[in-house]
Amino acid sequence: MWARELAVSAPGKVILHGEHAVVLGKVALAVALDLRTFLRLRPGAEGRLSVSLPGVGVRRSWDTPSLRALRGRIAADGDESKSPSIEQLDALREFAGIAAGASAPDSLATLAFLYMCLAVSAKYGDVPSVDIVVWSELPTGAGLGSSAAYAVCLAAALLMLCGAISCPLQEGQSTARWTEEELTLINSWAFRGEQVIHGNPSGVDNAVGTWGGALRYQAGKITPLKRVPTLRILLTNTKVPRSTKVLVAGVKEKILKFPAIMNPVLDSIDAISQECQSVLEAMPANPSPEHYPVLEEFFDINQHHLNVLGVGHPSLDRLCQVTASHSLHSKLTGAGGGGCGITLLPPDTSPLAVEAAKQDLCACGFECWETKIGAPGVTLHSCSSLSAQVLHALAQS
Ligand SMILES: Nc1ncnc2c1ncn2[C@@H]1O[C@H](COP(=O)(O)OP(=O)(O)OP(=O)(O)O)[C@@H](O)[C@H]1O
Ligand SMILES: C[C@@](O)(CCO)CC(=O)[O-]
Ligand SMILES: [Mg+2]
Repeated sequence: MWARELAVSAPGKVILHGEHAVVLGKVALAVALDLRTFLRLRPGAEGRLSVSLPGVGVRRSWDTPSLRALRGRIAADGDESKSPSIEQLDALREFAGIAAGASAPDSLATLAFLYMCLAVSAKYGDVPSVDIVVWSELPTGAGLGSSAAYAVCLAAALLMLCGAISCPLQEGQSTARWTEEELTLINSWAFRGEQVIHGNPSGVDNAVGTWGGALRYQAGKITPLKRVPTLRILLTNTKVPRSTKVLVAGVKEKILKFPAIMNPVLDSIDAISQECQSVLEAMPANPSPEHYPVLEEFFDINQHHLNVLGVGHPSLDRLCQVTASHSLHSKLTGAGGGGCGITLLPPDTSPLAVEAAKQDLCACGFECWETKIGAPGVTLHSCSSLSAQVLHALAQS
């Protein structure tokens, strides 16, 4: 394997319904996006592990003997199924020179990297000397699952390097995928990476990053949707930065404060996810306009619920108002508090109306683009098969 350069990629995601409620055991419906994170593996200088994360401004290199010494401390109090402990993360922060409580993207990304390297190698054996670069088409911290795509790529690459999963790419092949069993292992390690970044993730984002497609997620149970119609979706990034960890903690606080008021809202979100699943699975592959009003109503109701949970933002209100002025329906997606919103584009929407909506959204300082949903999950690539744009971005890092 070390004769060649390899790359691992994983998709971002859009949550159609169920964000936040899913953290509390309710149903979420999520789909993989055609925007991906790429991780390139190259043999590194002997005895060194190097990582470059241009999206968050990290370039670090460590020697393997000192990582091995640290690994003893990471492995000491952890069995495989345990979440990262405070003591383990403190030891990693001290080693990497990250201040206690630092939550900037570069600190969290470095911490997740070190945690996964050491925890995976404590269980499966040394990570060989390697140069790792991670580059993403996804905006960081905007609700499209950038943290999960990063964690899934890291999990797959590290497990493969340690020999815990195979290298499924045969000579001459451009892409390959892992077996279901291997995907289950990748997903479970990616979840631990998400725990370092998020604190208390539900696991829906790493499940979509691992399996791709469209799925229903509830309390760790992953069920691919039987049928997903072709939906046209406009994705808008308000560019308002936010942290999933902080938003998830805020919802928890609100539920603890007003359980009798908030629990019915979570139940209603759960019902929306379930109803939406039934509607989607009953729709023809290419739905006609009369199928859309119910999906649009679900968007409107859920957007109100998410505001009640306290994860709205004036930028997201603006997004919804602007699209409503073009008779289009939107909701936030992901953790909210800024970040991205999604807008349904029924097939009878005229190209002029879509163009006008996009122009008005851009005039608010937002960025928007149409997207395809249902992309493949984590994938192994030969580097020579990557697009020129991805190769260029990786080479610059
Ligand atoms: N390309 C990347 N390289 C390194 N780290 C990344 C990258 N993308 C995301 N991250 C890590 O993930 C964090 C952002 O995660 P966060 O969960 O807040 O947002 P998100 O995953 O984009 O949105 P959501 O969880 O709502 O879908 C960053 O602070 C960084 O630590
Ligand atoms: C807000 C949330 O529900 C989705 C973030 O994409 C958090 C999670 O499920 O871990
Ligand atoms: Mg995230």
